[in-house]
Amino acid sequence: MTPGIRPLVAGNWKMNGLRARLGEIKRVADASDALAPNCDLLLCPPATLTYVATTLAQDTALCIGGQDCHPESSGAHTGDVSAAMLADCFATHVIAGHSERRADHGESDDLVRQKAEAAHAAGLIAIVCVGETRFERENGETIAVVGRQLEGSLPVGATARNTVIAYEPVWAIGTGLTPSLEDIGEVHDFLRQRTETLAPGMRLLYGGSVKPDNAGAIMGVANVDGALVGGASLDAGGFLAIAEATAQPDAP
Ligand SMILES: O=C[C@H](O)COP(=O)(O)O
Repeated sequence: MTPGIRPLVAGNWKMNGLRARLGEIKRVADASDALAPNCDLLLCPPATLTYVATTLAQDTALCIGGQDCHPESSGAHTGDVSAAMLADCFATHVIAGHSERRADHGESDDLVRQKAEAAHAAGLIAIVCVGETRFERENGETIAVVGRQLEGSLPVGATARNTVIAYEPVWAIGTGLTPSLEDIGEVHDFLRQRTETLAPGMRLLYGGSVKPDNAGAIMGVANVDGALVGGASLDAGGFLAIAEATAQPDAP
């Protein structure tokens, strides 16, 4: 954790979640006010559930976000969703440049930057993802890769209020594997140095196999200001347990 920075626990449901799962969002929403003094909570369901999710979260401390957005606000882009559309559904955040988007859709750093800037234009907070592959880590390229992604993906005009960085090692996503606490700390120290002059106090999340049983240790690493949670966020109990492990009694 970083003194003076309010933690954020974000859940990314990815391409999971039918209406039958909406009860999990309701459970998190109902519990969110009790956690609100100590951390921010965000769930990013699939786009099909965004509007009903914001309805369930209305008048609670739970925020709802999108998982991706197109760089343009509208137009002939079949199947895409714009940041303006997410904002119209009362979403407050959107993820940009998740490694699954980068891999499945060939998203470049420049496109990720454009998406994050589109998020800002729509009044959304952008969560910009960076992270190395297993091959890159084994070749000692982690810091170089993360630095390059950050430089290319960070939106112009990024501030601590409108942008969050999520460090997600690709090899740790959905595998049950995590870097050592020292390795997480090394990357987060680097991200802090790189962002501090540009956007002091920017929140730096760790993502990749965060579970209730490892969240406390990971959140104890310096410069880790919260988590981007995939699989464990599908279940309200698991997500709330991670939030409990992240919450800081003296959060600003
Ligand atoms: O966006 C979330 C991350 O990709 C982490 O996913 P995971 O917690 O299932 O490893």
